[in-house]
Amino acid sequence: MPRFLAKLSKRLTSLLPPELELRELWYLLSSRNHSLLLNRRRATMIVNRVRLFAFLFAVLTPLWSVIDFIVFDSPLWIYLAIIRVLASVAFFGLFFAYQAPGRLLDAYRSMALLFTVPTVFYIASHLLISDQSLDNISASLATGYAFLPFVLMAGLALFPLTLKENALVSAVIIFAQGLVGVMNWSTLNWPSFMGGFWLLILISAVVALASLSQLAFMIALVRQVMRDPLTGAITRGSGEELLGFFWSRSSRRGCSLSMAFFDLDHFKQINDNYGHEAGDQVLRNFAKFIADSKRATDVLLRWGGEEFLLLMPDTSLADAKVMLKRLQEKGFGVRPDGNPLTASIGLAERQHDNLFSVQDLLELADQRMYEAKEQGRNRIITVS
Ligand SMILES: Nc1nc2c(ncn2[C@@H]2O[C@H](COP(=O)(O)OP(=O)(O)OP(=O)(O)O)[C@@H](O)[C@H]2O)c(=O)[nH]1
Repeated sequence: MPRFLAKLSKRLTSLLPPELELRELWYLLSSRNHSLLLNRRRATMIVNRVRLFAFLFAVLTPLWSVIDFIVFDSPLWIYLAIIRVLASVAFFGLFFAYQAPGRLLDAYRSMALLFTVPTVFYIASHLLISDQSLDNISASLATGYAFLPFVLMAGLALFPLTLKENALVSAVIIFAQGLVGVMNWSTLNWPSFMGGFWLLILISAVVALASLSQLAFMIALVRQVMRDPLTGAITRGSGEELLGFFWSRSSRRGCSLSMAFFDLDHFKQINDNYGHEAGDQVLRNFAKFIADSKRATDVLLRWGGEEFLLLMPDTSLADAKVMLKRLQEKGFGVRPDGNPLTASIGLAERQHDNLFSVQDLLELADQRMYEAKEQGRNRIITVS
């Protein structure tokens, strides 16, 4: 690469948020590889912001009827008041009806509805106003109708969106603005319209940056909350959320969900004899070994100090046992004294054990792990 280009790319890279790891930069472009927890957090945030936005618009939209009443003759201001009330009802509907669902698809739908209401309102109001004389059109510009697409575009900055999502919504707003221009072809002041159009595009670029930087912070925060800094396994808090999700999905679909409860054997001795740092290294190696051996859909949680859970969705008890036996034969790592690291493992499965709640699954796997300890450690227990 020529020196100038290399320097330019270095300068550009230095603009990127320092909270992000390099591999996470792709997450800013599209949500395809986002983690389940990131999707859930983002969906909740998007829906809550939609509701906030909807509430503001629901209150403010009918208030403008006072200005319409002063500026426009009857029946125009009456028609405008009617569509304002309709828009306000739709906004209140969005505010009350939508709950934060944790599903990205629902969040997209709520955003689409939020932006559809003012877009339809904008087009309808322009259809009404374009029937009036040119003087009234100028008056309408003064009363703020022409600013609606700008308000919508600016509102996008409230949402933590990927570049792809941002481009899609911006394109719809820009398209609506263009459509209004085409509809008013004969009467429009084109230089002023084109100036406004260009401004809208500039705002969309600034908004995309604001939106992306929100997403970048969110990715960094979710990573921090989700990952145990020592082992890279999922933390207990986030793990409980994931566990709830896996449980309801497996109950809904009638498929299996296995859980292995690992407790490393005589771990305290490692700390006592070789120091805390040596203990930390053993924990790191253990987590890496499991992470490298498990399926992509399995999730490793650090439940406590030297306790780990492996969640295995769509895995029967028999299959999970085969997998755990294979891991056990390979060995979970080496202790600082050169002896193999062993673990006591309790295994339970939702359907096989006829369980009714996440708590039951956790308790049974935990109980079986204790049985493994009592029976002499370094074993997998699957029946109580
Ligand atoms: N190095 C290190 N040690 C930890 C960490 N978290 C917990 N521990 C230690 O893990 C040890 C757990 O000890 P115990 O619960 O007695 O378990 P154990 O020695 O493995 O005994 P058994 O489970 O009965 O085989 C304690 O000494 C904790 O201080 C950590 O993050 N790093």
